[in-house]
Amino acid sequence: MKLGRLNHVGVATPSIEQSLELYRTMFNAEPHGPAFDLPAQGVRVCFVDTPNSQIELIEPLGDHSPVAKFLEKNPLGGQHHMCFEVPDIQIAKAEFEANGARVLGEARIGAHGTLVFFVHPKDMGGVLTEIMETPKAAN
Ligand SMILES: CC[C@@H](C(=O)O)C(=O)SCCNC(=O)CCNC(=O)[C@H](O)C(C)(C)COP(=O)(O)OP(=O)(O)OC[C@H]1O[C@@H](n2cnc3c(N)ncnc32)[C@H](O)[C@@H]1OP(=O)(O)O
Ligand SMILES: [Co+2]
Repeated sequence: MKLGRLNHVGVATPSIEQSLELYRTMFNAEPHGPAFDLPAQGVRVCFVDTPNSQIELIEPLGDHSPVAKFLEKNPLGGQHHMCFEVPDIQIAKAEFEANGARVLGEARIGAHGTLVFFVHPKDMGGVLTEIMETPKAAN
């Protein structure tokens, strides 16, 4: 499998609004669009564009958010995951598994509307890694 483009860096935050204020002040940056809820993923999301990628601000949503425990340990928030694109999600999943990495659950629809899965940080040098199928129009 060929490693694709860095789609986004996920940044966990207790407050998307406060984080946006920080990006405005420090970088004169505005959000790509309004924040939105992804209940199936247990997060509220907002993107900030960079010239070559995106920052994905993620705030916990609901009682079982995967970000809640991270924020307990890191109350200010912090870098949570990196997301790389691949051309075919099922081939990528099979290859990670064949290499002995723990894929966390099944592939599911992510914030960009294509399938994503996560690889356990302990099998990726301490980095929670999201793998995302490249949107068809971008191929
Ligand atoms: C917006 C949708 C989507 C998109 O399309 O972009 C998203 O990005 S959603 C993002 C949120 N979703 C997820 O994170 C799903 C995958 N995550 C998980 O399944 C779990 O959070 C986890 C990674 C398996 C962690 O398990 P958990 O039980 O929650 O926490 P622990 O504290 O027990 O963690 C075990 C171990 O791993 C270390 N850890 C946890 N999170 C991270 C992290 N983000 N980066 C690096 N390391 C992490 C944690 O510190 C523990 O290590 P030890 O303390 O050494 O045991
Ligand atoms: Co993400």
